[in-house]
This record gives sequence, C-alpha cells and structure tokens, in this order.
Amino acid sequence: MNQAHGVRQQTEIRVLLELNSLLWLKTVSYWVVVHITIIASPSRPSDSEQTEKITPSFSHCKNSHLDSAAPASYMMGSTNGLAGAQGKQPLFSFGVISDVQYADIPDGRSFLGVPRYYRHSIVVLQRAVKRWNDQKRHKFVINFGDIVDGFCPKDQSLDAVRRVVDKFEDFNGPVYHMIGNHCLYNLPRTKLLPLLKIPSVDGRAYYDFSPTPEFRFVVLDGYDISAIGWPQEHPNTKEALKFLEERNPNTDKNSPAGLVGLERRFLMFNGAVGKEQLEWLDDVLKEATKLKHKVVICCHLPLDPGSSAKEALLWNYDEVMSVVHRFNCVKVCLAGHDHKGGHSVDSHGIHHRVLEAALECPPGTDAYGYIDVYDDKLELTGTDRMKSTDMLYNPQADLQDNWH
Ligand SMILES: Nc1ccn([C@@H]2O[C@H](COP(=O)(O)O)[C@@H](O)[C@H]2O)c(=O)n1
Ligand SMILES: O=P(O)(O)OC[C@H](O)CO
Repeated sequence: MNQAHGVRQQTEIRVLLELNSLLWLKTVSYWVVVHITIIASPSRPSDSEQTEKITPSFSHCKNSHLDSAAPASYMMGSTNGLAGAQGKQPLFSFGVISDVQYADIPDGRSFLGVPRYYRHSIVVLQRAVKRWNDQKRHKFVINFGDIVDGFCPKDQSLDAVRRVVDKFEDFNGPVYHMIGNHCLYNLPRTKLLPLLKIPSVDGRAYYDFSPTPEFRFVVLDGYDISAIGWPQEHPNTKEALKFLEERNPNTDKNSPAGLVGLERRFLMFNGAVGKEQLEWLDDVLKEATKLKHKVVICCHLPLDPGSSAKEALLWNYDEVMSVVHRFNCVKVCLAGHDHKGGHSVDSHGIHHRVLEAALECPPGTDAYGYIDVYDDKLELTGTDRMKSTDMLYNPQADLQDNWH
C-alpha cells in the first residue's frame, strides 16, 4: 500500500515537473513568436513595446449565419511572412472594416491635417463587400463603427446611414455593427440602433454572440457614458459632462490642450463603459470561462494605450481591462476610431488591434480585411492600407484555464 502510494507520488511529481517544463517551453516559444510578430508587423512606433448561441434578441441579419457558406475555395493569406506556417485550415473567418465615415461632401482633412475622402469611403466598403462575397468563406462581417461622418449635412443623415447600411447588407451573411461618435453626431440612439439592427434595451448598444461552439464575440458600447447621442437630460449625458468637467479644464472639451499623458483621452469625442455594462461584461466572461469559450472583444474605442494614440482611448479602458484580466478567456481586443491603426500585446498576453480607417484611403486604395480564426491564433489579412497581423494567444492563459 505504502509502496504503491510512493510510486504514485513519484509519478505525480514527474507529471508536475513535465507540466512545468511544458509550460515554461510554451511560454518561452510564445513570447519569442509574439516578439517576432511585433517586430515583423507594422505596429505603431509607440507599441510597448459554441453551441450555436446567438443573443436571443439578435435576429438582425438578412441571412442567418447558420446557413452562411462553408469554407469552399480556401486561400491562405499572406501575413507578415508568418501566415499559414502551420498549414492548417481556419475554424472560421470573418470580414472587418472600420471608420467608413461616408458623407456626400468634398474631400477634407482631420483636425491634425490628415486627408479624408468622404465620398470614396463608400466605394472602399463596396469593394470590401464584393471581395468578402467572392471569397465565399466568411461567416460574418464586423463593422467597427463611424459609418457616417459628422460633417454630413444633418438633413441627409438618415439617407446616408441607410445608404451605408444597404451596402453592408449586400454581404451574403450577417453583419454586426457597433456605434461610434460620428454615428451619434448624425442620429440619436433611438433612430440609429434599429437601422444598425443592434439589439437594445433602453438605448444600450452592447451585446454578445457565439458563432461557433468554441468562440464568443463581445461587442462593447464605448459611448454608454457619453456627452453625445443621449438626450440632453439623460442621466448618462449628465454623468459624462460631470466626468469631463472634472478632468478636462478646456472650454472646448474636444481639446486635449494642457492634458498630460493618458489624461489626453478625456475628450468629448470619447466615452466610457458604464457600471451596468461592466457588470454585464463580468457575467459574460464568467459564462464564457465555464463554457471554455475563447473571447474576442470588439469596441469602437481602443482599450490599450500601446495600440493607439492616447487621445483615442476609452475613458475607462483601465476598468474594462481589469475586468478582462480577471479571466483567461479573452484572446484579442479589436477596435477602430484611431484612423492610422495600431497593434500591441498587453501585460496578460492579450492582443489589441486597432483597424485602419476606410475614410483615409486615397481614391483607388483600400482598407478592409478578414480574420482567420484558429484554436491558437487570429490571423488578420489586410488589404492595402490595412496591415496584416498574426495574433497568437498566450498559451499560459490556456494552461491556467485547464487547471481551474
Ligand atoms: N489633437 C486634437 C484632435 C482633435 N481635436 C478636436 O476634435 C475635433 C474632431 O477631431 P477630428 O480628428 O475628427 O478632426 C476637432 O475639430 C478639434 O476640435 C483637438 O482639439 N485636438
Ligand atoms: O473618428 P474621429 O474623426 O472622431 O477621429 C478620432 C481621432 O482619430 C482619435 O484620435
């Protein structure tokens, strides 16, 4: 009996040692690959460095994703020389585009002088939809917000939003939208959310969906607490104005003048995730952990300072990330808003990829892409101005999941 116990103990110690060395090896190889990916991928210079479950109210798709085309003519994309290294088929793939900011107005420039092509951006979207349809393998498309520009004449807002939504609806599958500041400059939430077919209670615009038994997508509402989009007297408007008043001394609350470092995010064109939404996020991630879902978080506003300009960050990105970091299920966070795009890997090995804007494509150029989803990585294949990026999950997180 004692001898048997001793043998079992020795075996257990050996198994533990082997697990430890496996963890060590996986961790080292992960960081080597991540490091190579960051060096190889065109990151910003500032980079630091399923059950077929759909939210029940989520019936916004012209064509249900249940019958979307299975991967047929699979073509492996080229991503920074690392693409397809494993030669594996993706589990599924989806199209991505951000900041179309269409308006039927002459070309212009951002506050910082970057050219903006308001009429051409819808052509970029049109080309994206055609390409996604031709590829016949994308389960759905995600639009990262700001479909119409704030300079769109207000009497044309409704038509402009409808025009862009119609272009998205030419995609042969579901399209998941999220709201951005420019959407809210044009239309109040009451009008916007039904047009974007965002399931909503009381004007809230956050939701989740699970396209396969292994994955869950969480779409955050970054303008939950915001001075734009809610009625003037709404408690969320008041909370946002008070928040800004306490943190930004400028008369023009869109001006970061005098704000230092990360304080520069306290601008009117940004917003925050409110308390209720944070609690909802916590519940969703708990459930995802239980179901062993890998999670992708999508938000118009970036969630990591390494991936974007400080002026573009979600006001309470730190609160959101401290909820996310309590779990190991979130693998990648995707965003828009900061038009030049960016990529970082945070302290927990989560990738943050900010997508390049369709609005800033000179005529004849594009910015859209598709993401191949694997069990160990997301691989973004971008077109033209949208850079390609390999995003390997942190294997240490997976091992921790197994131990829980
Ligand atoms: N560094 C900045 C950026 C922007 N602003 C203000 O925000 C408005 C919107 O900016 P766009 O990038 O959409 O052009 C702009 O009109 C400025 O009021 C700023 O002050 N400083
Ligand atoms: O989308 P816009 O026009 O509000 O611009 C956002 C800025 O790029 C954030 O730095």
